[in-house]
Parts: sequence; C-alpha cells; structure tokens
Amino acid sequence: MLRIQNFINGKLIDPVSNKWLDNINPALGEVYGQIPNSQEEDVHQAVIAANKAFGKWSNTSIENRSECLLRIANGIEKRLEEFAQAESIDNGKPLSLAKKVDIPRAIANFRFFAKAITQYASKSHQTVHTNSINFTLRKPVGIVGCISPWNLPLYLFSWKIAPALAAGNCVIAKPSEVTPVTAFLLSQVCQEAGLPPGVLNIVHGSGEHCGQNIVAHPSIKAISFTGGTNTGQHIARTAAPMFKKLSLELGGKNPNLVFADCDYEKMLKTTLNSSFANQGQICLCGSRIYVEESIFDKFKNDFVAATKKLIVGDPKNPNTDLGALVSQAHLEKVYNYIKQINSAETKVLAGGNLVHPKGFEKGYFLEPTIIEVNNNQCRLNQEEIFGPVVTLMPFKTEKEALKLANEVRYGLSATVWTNDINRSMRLSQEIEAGIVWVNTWLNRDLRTPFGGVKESGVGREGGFEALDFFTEPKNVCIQYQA
Ligand SMILES: NC(=O)C1=CN([C@@H]2O[C@H](COP(=O)(O)OP(=O)(O)OC[C@H]3O[C@@H](n4cnc5c(N)ncnc54)[C@H](O)[C@@H]3O)[C@@H](O)[C@H]2O)C=CC1
Ligand SMILES: O=C(O)/C=C/C=C(\O)C(=O)O
Repeated sequence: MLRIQNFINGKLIDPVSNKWLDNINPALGEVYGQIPNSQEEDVHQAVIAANKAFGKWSNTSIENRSECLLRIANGIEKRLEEFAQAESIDNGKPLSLAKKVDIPRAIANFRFFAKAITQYASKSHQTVHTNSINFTLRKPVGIVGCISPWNLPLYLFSWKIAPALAAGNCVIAKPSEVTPVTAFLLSQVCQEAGLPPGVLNIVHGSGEHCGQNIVAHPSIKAISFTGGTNTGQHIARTAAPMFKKLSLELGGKNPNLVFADCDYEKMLKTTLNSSFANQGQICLCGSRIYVEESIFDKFKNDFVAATKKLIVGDPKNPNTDLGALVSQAHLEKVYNYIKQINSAETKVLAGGNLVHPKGFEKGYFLEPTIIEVNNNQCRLNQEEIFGPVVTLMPFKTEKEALKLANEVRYGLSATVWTNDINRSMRLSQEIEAGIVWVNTWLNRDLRTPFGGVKESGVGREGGFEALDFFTEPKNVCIQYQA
C-alpha cells in the first residue's frame, strides 16, 4: 500500500494527527494508498517553515532561482515514465495522455517560468512637466497558497507553483486529495534539486480541512485556486475579508460553434478531441456544440459514428481513448445528468451507459455521450457536467449562434470553426469568454493570459500575468532638479 507524506521544511513527514485518507485507483475501483489527512497544525507548520525561508529565497538572485526551477524540470523529465504511470493510476486517464500531455506540460511549466523570470521587467513613467520619474518595484507577495484540482493534477499544480517560486515567494501547496501522488513525487524531485527547505511546502488532505486552513491562514497573502465554481465562491468568502490577492480559475461550459464554411475534416477530428479528451474532464472542453443548420445532419452522423469508435477501458492500453472518470462520486454526478434527462427536450445519440471493461469491472467508466437538445436553457446546456458528455444543437444565423454561446453563467473559453475572417473577428470580440480559439482547440502558448469571465473566475494565469499576480507592485516617485 502506497503511503505518501507531507513535504514541510524540506522533509517528508507524517501528519501531526497521524490521520490518513484512502487513495483510490479509479480504473480498478480499489483503495491502493493512503494520504495525510492534514489539519490546521500541519498547515501551520508549513507556514512557519515558509516564513523562515522567505527572507533568503526572496533575496536569492534571479539566476539562482531560475536554475533551481530548471533542475526541478530536469528531475521530473528523468522520471517521466514513473510520473506518467502515477498520474494515470491516480486519475484514471490513459497512460498515453499522461506521457504525451500531462507530464511534459508540467516540465514545460517549470522551464517556462524559469526563463520568464529572467525577462520580467518593471515599468517606469517619466512625468516631464513635474521633473519626476516614477518606477515600479515588484516584490514577491510573501507566503502564497496554491490549491489545484484532480483533472490535470501535476500540470495544474506546477502551473501555479512555478511562477510563485520564480517570483521569490514561499509556497504552501495542496494538490487534490483525489490525485495527490505526482505532487508527492515532485517533493522528492525538489529535495534532489536542492530547493532550499521551506521554500515549497506540500500539504496533503481534504479541501474542507487542509484547503480551508490554507485559505484562512492570516500569514498566507495570496491564493491561486483552480477548481469548481462553488468552491471558488467559498474561497472568496473566506479570503475577501482578509484582503488576500485571489486568482480563481473556475468552471466552464464552453461553446463550440461550427459554421458550414469551415475546414470540415479538421473540425470533426478536433471536435472529437475537445469533447472527450481526458474523459471530458478539462475545464476547456467544448461541451456545447452548435452547428449551422445546413451541415447539421451530416455533422451529426459523422460525429456519432466517430464517437462510437472510441475505445473506453484499460488506461495502460495504448489504444485506449477514454480511461476511467476520476472517482465514484464524480461518475455518479455525471451519470445522473444522463439518467435525469427530459425526453421532451433531449435525445441521446451516442453512449449514455456505464462501461465495465474486462478486468476493470469495479472501475468508473462511462461511454462518450452525445445528446441532442432543443432548448438552450436545459440543465445539460447550463450546468458544468465535467465528463464525457456533450450536447448538439443547430443554429440558423451567426447572430443566433452568438446568442446561444453567451446565454450561460460561465465564460471560460470558446471555439469557432469558420474560414470567414470577418466572422471570426466579429465573434472573437463578442463571445463572452477569456479565451477564444478559431479553427483550433487547446492550442496553448504559455505567454498568453489564461482565465475566464463571468462565473468562470477572476484573474489571469500564464506568462507575465502570473508573475504580476505573485508580486506586489510598489511605485516610487523621485523628483529631480531640472
Ligand atoms: N478546473 C476546473 O474547472 C475544475 C472544475 N471542477 C468542477 O467542480 C466540481 C466539483 O469537483 P471537486 O472535486 O469537488 O472540485 P473542488 O473545486 O472541490 O476541488 C478543487 C481543489 O479545491 C480543494 N478544496 C475543496 N474545498 C475547499 C475549500 N473549502 N477550501 C480550500 N480548498 C478546497 C480540493 O481539495 C481540491 O484540491 C466538478 O464536478 C467540476 O464540475 C472540478 C475540478 C476542476
Ligand atoms: O493551462 C492549460 O493549458 C489548461 C488548463 C486547464 C484547466 O485549468 C482545467 O482544466 O481546469
């Protein structure tokens, strides 16, 4: 049985209370490990360590901080296979995906911010008529909290930690209790890479106890969180009275607008991926597909046929397209949406059933599911399902497509398929989302601002935006004699 530990003050240690939580392999539906059920005292120990480390780390040269992050990236890369296997076992995702996407992206996050910090510059403003020069100092915030979800475990954990460390902060980080193992492996890599004790502290446990204590701790000055919208609201309620800096990357219900003039084959292949990659458990998945009426029937037939060919099963099999959903509770949540559909407004075109692959009978598998809907206000089109379930609906005009896309409470991303440059510009400007992809999906440049509008969150991650978040600006104004 794999038992992982907290990483506090450079050491791997048990939780103070000696309380543990079970860790479940979602493909097998079996407990395979234990993780610390950390409480207030563990978080507090981590804060003491971070406090002690902050003076030195924040004054360490940018070159040294950068090299340390590069050593961490190299350390993960050396153990890529082991990290990918751990991610796949913990999360249920195909091993091939963890090898190709999750772990390489975690490595890229550390490399990217190791380099970005060497190029990060502050601004100055000369005010000629008063003979003044203003310049902005950017200082690390101090001790910051990074809380990440289970869908892209190390990918999103490192997406927060890397910029926080690069900017000179000390970090208290909590991965999801559902997928904690790669964060534990990361603590071993940090030890090997010579990251000074207390600079990064990883505390494992539930959101209710461990996460809540991180958010509520008065010495933790900023919180970067990715996860569900309800949790984000709760975090905001706790943190706001203490005026903590907040970056909240929350849920999505992203539209995928398909126009008849698009590059059809590319659109079909990408739409299959944007619907079902990672079992549909990516906040950027295009879960509402709207198709121009003239190609609706053709798209419906082709998309259903392609979806039916997808292989659901053993995450280790290189031919597997969809692995298991992350947990029994999540499977039930997603499956309930299908069980409760209203047949007057919806029709299941593909999937809709639980799957019990041989050797994985107790695992949490669900067929990729396509549902045709005739009412944009139905739950399936309004609520984040976060699983392999997409809806299909036709539209007649660009104006109608825009209206359908925007009438939800979320605003994370959108994809538009068209070869009309003017239409792509009009829609990119009018769609209420933080990210718009035209003729592509999940095409990421780590320098770009990343985040949502409406109930998809506040703040932006990525590039210098992340370094801005993890630093506090201070303006200095000097008047000189002319
Ligand atoms: N990136 C995204 O957009 C994600 C969206 N979700 C959505 O949220 C729904 C619920 O999934 P959950 O696993 O419950 O996600 P969650 O939002 O509860 O979990 C994300 C992280 O927040 C922590 N957390 C939970 N409560 C907390 C609290 N009070 N204070 C501090 N940290 C806390 C969790 O331990 C985990 O590390 C999903 O069905 C999905 O719709 C979930 C994960 C990722
Ligand atoms: O940064 C990315 O490329 C992807 C981020 C995805 C999420 O934040 C998510 O699925 O929660």
